[in-house]
Amino acid sequence: MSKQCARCPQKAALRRPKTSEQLCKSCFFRCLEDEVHQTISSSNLFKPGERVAVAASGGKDSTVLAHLMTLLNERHNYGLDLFLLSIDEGIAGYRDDSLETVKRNEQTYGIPLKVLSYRELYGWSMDEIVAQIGTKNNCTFCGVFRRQALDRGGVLERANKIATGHNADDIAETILLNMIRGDVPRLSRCINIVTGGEGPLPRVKPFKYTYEKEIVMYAYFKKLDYFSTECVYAPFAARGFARDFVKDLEAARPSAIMDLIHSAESWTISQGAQDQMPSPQSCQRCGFLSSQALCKACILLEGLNSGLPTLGVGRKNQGNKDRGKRGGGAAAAAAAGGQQLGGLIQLKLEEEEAAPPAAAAAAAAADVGDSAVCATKP
Ligand SMILES: Nc1ncnc2c1ncn2[C@@H]1O[C@H](COP(=O)(O)OP(=O)(O)OP(=O)(O)O)[C@@H](O)[C@H]1O
Repeated sequence: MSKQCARCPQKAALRRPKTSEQLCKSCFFRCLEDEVHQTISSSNLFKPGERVAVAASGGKDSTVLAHLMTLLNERHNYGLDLFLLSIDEGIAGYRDDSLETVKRNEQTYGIPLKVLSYRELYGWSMDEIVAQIGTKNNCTFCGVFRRQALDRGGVLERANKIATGHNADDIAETILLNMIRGDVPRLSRCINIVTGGEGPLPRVKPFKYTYEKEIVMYAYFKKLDYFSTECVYAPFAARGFARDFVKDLEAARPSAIMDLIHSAESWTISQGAQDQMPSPQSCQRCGFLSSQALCKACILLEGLNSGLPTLGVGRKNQGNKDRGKRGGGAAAAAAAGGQQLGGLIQLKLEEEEAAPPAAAAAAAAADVGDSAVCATKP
């Protein structure tokens, strides 16, 4: 005999992964919606009148985000001007199909959609980049370019904020990854619900406390139109082991995800570690947010355009690999086609070589989100 819903006289239809409560579908919907509203209001994520870009990939998280942002905006009179912002990375058999989903959602939710592609912004699609560099570091390119492409789209569309579908599982994974890597400066930052607050276009995560399993259940029971295929390059991403570990922890102890986040929120990070985070500045070339004179996107693009594709990928040694292959720093770059570029490359390599390891790691990572490890995580 099935149990009664813990909140109403209806029969329970599911057990909530986050709390183990037995609920009927309607009570589950309402719980999840109220929790996301609570996150938004208690963290003051939005102000009335703001124009908000909902970063929409067509996947489960951002589809539920588009649905809930529309619903909560109406239900609680947030007064937001919402639109969907999609980045077409140019991955055949993956993003082209998921963008079709976003286009249908544009109709469903009645909010406009803006699509920007890597090809139009950078002159390269991800498929072309992978053809050039292989599958080893492609997630770095994808993550760096996507991060900036979202900023570019937001600025073009005069948005005040970008909302992404990063969920509690994503944040728990990032906490673990930063611990495993001993990256204390980023550990202090990865739990923030708002990032980039110092720049013109802050990013917010309304799903910071929402479990991935519950997002999937919500999408499934609400019969939302979302795209569920993994990126064709995902098996090559280095984040997988942390993801599996979080899933194992959750299976043994469902509260593990929230416990990890709450623990990380209560840590006090030493001033010394915080000081290792470079101050944000504008890239001298493109003007977008950067931690150094040139942003990571401009450095990666220079590498691609000049035949030194691993320039700026990963940490200190990667640049040296290229330099070794080509016979050395500025001379190699000049040989690859540009005195100016040679100077920039040399500058970058010298900066990396001069920096102590932790500072170099922080500098390399600061303007790329978590993309040195994986594409799109917080
Ligand atoms: N191509 C894209 N265009 C716009 N936003 C994106 C794109 N890719 C990722 N995002 C944003 O970044 C968030 C995290 O992306 P990630 O690739 O980790 O996907 P995910 O966890 O599978 O999310 P989703 O289910 O929404 O694809 C997404 O929820 C979305 O808000």
